[in-house]
Amino acid sequence: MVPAAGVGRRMQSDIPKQYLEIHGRTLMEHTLERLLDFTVLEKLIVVIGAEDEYYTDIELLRDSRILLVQGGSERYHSVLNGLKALSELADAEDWVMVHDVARPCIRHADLEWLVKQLSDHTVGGLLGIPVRDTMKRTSSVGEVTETVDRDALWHALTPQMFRMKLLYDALKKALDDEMPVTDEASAIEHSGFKPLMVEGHGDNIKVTRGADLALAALYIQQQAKLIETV
Ligand SMILES: Nc1ccn([C@@H]2O[C@H](COP(=O)(O)OP(=O)(O)OP(=O)(O)O)[C@@H](O)[C@H]2O)c(=O)n1
Ligand SMILES: C[C@](O)(CO)[C@H](O)COP(=O)(O)O
Repeated sequence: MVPAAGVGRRMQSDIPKQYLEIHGRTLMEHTLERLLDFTVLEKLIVVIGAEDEYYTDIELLRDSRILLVQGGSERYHSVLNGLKALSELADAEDWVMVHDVARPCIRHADLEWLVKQLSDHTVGGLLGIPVRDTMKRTSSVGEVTETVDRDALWHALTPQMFRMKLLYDALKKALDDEMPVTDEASAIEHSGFKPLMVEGHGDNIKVTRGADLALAALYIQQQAKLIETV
């Protein structure tokens, strides 16, 4: 499932960031191409914003494995809408992989590694990378109030992968409990389960602010060179 219903406020661009281009292709196309190439995925639910007037230009969205679903006001609303549609197609124990459209640099190897690490896991889990810097918390006026212990501290990335019913029930519970979760794993944790953290690569960035676009372009170019040398 690909949440792609955001408007990209932090990017401050004229169009939703998923339609900004890198090397002549939109972020959306880069991300979808990588997921469509991962043939383990049987179906792709792409969640599109209700006001989105750009998606009709994306030829790739006509792929027979893709089902378009309308998103909601927050990311977890969009994922819930996607799961509602998926619940009519998939079985309760089927795996669902949720990956941000804004993460176009996801490596095939990391997708394979996540599936390998989770296939026998009772809960599921997510890709992440360990924190490398010293982490600080600040007050509303920018003064440091705390140095956060970085031991066993991770950046949560996507994909995040859970069985369909477990994830659907967990997100519905988070909604019922008025707990606005920013990722799928938070909902799973709120339901009392322990997702497995699976180490991925740091180039799996989420394109969020202006500078991220150039960085993603660099990573995609570097990855292409790596593939050529293999
Ligand atoms: N209502 C929403 C909000 C976000 N997303 C998706 O969730 C992913 C991560 O969200 P984020 O990076 O925050 O994207 P935006 O919400 O577009 O960015 P911003 O918060 O800056 O507006 C993105 O692929 C985005 O398209 C979504 O499907 N539905
Ligand atoms: C799901 C996510 O990408 C994991 O880091 C992140 O929580 C998305 O947050 P956003 O504020 O919706 O970009």
